Amino acid sequence: MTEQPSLAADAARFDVVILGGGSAGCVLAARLSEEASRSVLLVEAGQDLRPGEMPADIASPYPGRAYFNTDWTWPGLRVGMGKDPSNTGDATIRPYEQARILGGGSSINGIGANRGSPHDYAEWAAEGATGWGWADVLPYFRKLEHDLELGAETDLHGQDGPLPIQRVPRARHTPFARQVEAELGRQGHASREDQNGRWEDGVFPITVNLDREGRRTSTATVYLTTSVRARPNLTLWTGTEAERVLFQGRRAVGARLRRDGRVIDVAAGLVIVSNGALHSPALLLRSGVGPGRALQQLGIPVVAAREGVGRNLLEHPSIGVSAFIRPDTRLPGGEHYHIQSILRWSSGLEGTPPGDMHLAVNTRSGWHAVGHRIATLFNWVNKSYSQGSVTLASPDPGVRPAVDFRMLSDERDLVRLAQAFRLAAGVLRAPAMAGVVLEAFPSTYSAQVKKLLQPSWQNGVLTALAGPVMDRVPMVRSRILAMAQEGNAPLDVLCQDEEALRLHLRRHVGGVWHPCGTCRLGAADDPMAVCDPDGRVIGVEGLMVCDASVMPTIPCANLNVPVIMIAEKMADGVRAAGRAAAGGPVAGATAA
Ligand SMILES: Cc1cc2nc3c(=O)[nH]c(=O)nc-3n(C[C@H](O)[C@H](O)[C@H](O)COP(=O)(O)OP(=O)(O)OC[C@H]3O[C@@H](n4cnc5c(N)ncnc54)[C@H](O)[C@@H]3O)c2cc1C
Repeated sequence: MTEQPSLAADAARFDVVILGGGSAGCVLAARLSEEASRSVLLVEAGQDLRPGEMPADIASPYPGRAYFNTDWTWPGLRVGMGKDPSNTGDATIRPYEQARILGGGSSINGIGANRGSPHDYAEWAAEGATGWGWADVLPYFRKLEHDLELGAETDLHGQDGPLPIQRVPRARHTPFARQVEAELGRQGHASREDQNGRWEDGVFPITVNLDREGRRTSTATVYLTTSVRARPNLTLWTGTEAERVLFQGRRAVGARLRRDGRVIDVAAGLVIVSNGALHSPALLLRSGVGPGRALQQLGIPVVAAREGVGRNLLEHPSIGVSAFIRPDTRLPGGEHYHIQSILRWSSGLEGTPPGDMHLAVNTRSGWHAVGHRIATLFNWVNKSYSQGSVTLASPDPGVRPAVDFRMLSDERDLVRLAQAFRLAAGVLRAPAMAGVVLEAFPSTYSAQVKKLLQPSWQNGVLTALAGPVMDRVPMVRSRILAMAQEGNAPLDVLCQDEEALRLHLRRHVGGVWHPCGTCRLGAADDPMAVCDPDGRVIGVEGLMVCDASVMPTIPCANLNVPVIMIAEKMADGVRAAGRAAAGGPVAGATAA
């Protein structure tokens, strides 16, 4: 086994080095550099994203081009999803998008902005994340946002934070979205107004982080504003990859980076790992923090044996049911946000919390001319229990981690996803929907579909030719849909045959790009916890993790806003600890 590498003697020194400039990393950099006496380095592998200079596909309120643009995601990342056919065989391997650009997920994601339920955070506290109950996190949800509609209206909303939040008003909903809401109403689901209000079931206009001009907001632009970037104590290195954390004994003393093809070391008083839920555990493992035996097998010197690193990988298992819809019910051409409402509902399965299920009403299903003609009811299990893992395939930082979600390995997830599928299919096949739906079908992000969703002129031309023909000739339409959804059983069969549906779900289950849980918070004496409730890695000093990987359980939410909340709260913790070390007042929470 090789020795732990040591820090280069000429390494530049910073008080805090943040590895990963994603949703969390940018927030940390902005908040921690507010105190001029603290020098901060933010390291990001991807390219910069400057305020006022967003590429059109990122700024657009329609996010479907941003998340499939390979310039802004990690190349070569493939993951195991479900298992086919019995949950014991090999995993279905699929490409999986994770951001590689300043702002991380917030720069390319689907722009949905919600928080999860009070139950989620009570669960975190019960799992040993003391100080993360609903009353503890709500001030930070308020601090991070500027709710453009309800800022001062209730004590649930904020009006002074960097992230603008608004709802897609019903007045702008398409005929398809309106008909879906009407049908859900007939089936007993109430219409509600505020997805981030009191936790209750119903159909809500979706809440999004778009600014007043209808542009995406990323933590790279609303936290790292031009004036924040001008701070002399903040250094920003994009195009720079973190290879490992460097230790002296059990104290983290810096990081080894690859920048412009060269390896350089930086020294740090505190290292914060914010590489996201797949790359943060990989970085800890490469650095010698993780399951001892696995590290030894890879020849990595063990700094601290933490069994939980890379375990407890969580995601929201998803499945779509789509419809080729009539021309006059589609989203108008141009740049518009496409998910107009969401249904929150409760499965009622024993032991599951209220509002454990989510259905997004997507009024288009791709950036191109065929996607524009297809609407999707996109279902996911919002409180899921299946656990997967992230392990290292190699100690080489250039090799992607091995990721196996083991989706639906917990029977409760399978049962509820089947319930969700039937609900969505029931809506699209309801008699009242005949005026909007031309053809309903089970949909998946198959390899074929993902290939077509990559922004390119070839895909643009191909779909521009196919779309109008699909409108006019039903037989051609059905053939093209069947080809793209290769291997799916027809909707009729899936609705009638429980076994066929289960097989379909195991084969085609997807996620929502919400990986989390792989460096989870917990009590210091919990052998599977990776970080203590302050985010400090247990068993070493001078090292924190701050991103989606610290979540003990998955919240009933899209994860961007919860991640920003985590970063706001941990930044406050670091600042309070700094004041305490300097002999100042400890009580330092700045969230109002
Ligand atoms: C396609 C997509 C759609 C999504 N849709 C939504 C949505 O609609 N609403 C929502 O709330 N959430 C959504 N999410 C999820 C949400 O965006 C993420 O949960 C959130 O951004 C995670 O934040 P993070 O800080 O944990 O990680 P990230 O934001 O992924 O940040 C990690 C950063 O670290 C960098 N990095 C990784 N390894 C290294 C390294 N070795 N060296 C240097 N830098 C490194 C990465 O390049 C990245 O920028 C979506 C995510 C994706 C990918």
